[in-house]
Amino acid sequence: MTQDELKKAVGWAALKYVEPDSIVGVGTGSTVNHFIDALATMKADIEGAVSSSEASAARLKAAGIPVFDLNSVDSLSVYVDGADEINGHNEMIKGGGAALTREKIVAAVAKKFVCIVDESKQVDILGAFPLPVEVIPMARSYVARELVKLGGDPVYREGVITDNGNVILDVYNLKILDPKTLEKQINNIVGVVTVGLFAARGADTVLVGTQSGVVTKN
Ligand SMILES: O=C[C@H](O)[C@H](O)[C@H](O)COP(=O)(O)O
Repeated sequence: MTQDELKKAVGWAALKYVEPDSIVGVGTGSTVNHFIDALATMKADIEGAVSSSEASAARLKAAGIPVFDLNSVDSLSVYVDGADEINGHNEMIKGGGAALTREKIVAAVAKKFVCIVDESKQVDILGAFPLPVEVIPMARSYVARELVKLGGDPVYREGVITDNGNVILDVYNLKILDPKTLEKQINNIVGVVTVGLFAARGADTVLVGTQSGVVTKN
């Protein structure tokens, strides 16, 4: 199977976590796009969705699924999203598509976070994928200097403005042995909006697309 076929398999497998009559938290990316396609087949059975990006909101609406503002929703039973890397503790690097802040917010509201990945995303130690950090534009150089002090090599993602009007620094050459501590350290830098380390709130369930089928990890 190709990588995209593995993504499709987990996107469709995630449907079983969708509760009838609920509002579903929906992430961002090429894997989630398959989930949205799958969700469209049961749109009559759900109330709608809350989206973590303008891109996913547009795809949901095009599929005929109502999209709600998170502020109008008290709780979400499930949030389904992909990841750029995931370790054996269900901690993740996310934000390759620059949607990390809204993703972290929607994930925080949801009772259950179901992460859907193809097997290439699994790692022992996070950090080979450059860690995205969303930053207030005027703080970019300052935050970059602070990230160097933490041992990383930040690179400005040129030409990218997030849905929140901010910029992204991608931090290279980190070997993240203690994700929870690094998440706190980076979040504490003034000017950082969100770091794409999802460790304090990791995934509750991971669906991994492998050549021998979808593997579920809790
Ligand atoms: O900002 C983007 C998100 O964190 C995505 O979930 C992540 O980049 C994975 O995307 P994909 O499913 O396209 O590999």
